[in-house]
Amino acid sequence: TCITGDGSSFRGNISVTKSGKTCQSWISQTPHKHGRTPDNSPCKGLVENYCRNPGNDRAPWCFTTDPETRWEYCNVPRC
Ligand SMILES: O=S(=O)(Nc1cnn(C2CCNCC2)c1)c1cc(Cl)ccc1F
Repeated sequence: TCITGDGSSFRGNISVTKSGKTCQSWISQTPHKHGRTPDNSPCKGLVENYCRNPGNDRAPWCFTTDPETRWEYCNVPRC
């Protein structure tokens, strides 16, 4: 699917960042420890390792599985 605005409502299955890195699962704390979990962010679609915008950022993003890159935006198509 595609996004409008900041993509807060995006619930698609894209799990790769704009630079081609694989997203880290939202329930995982490795390689990146973080506080943005499904438990503390209900109703934000933090499922698997899909790109999401749970915090009113400018676009969907994810933590990446690259230890050197904490998070990155994702290329979600605009409607
Ligand atoms: O562990 S985190 O949840 N990591 C995090 C959360 N959002 N982000 C960025 C996502 C993309 N936009 C900027 C914030 C990083 C986190 C939360 C807070 Cl309040 C402060 C530092 C921090 F580490």
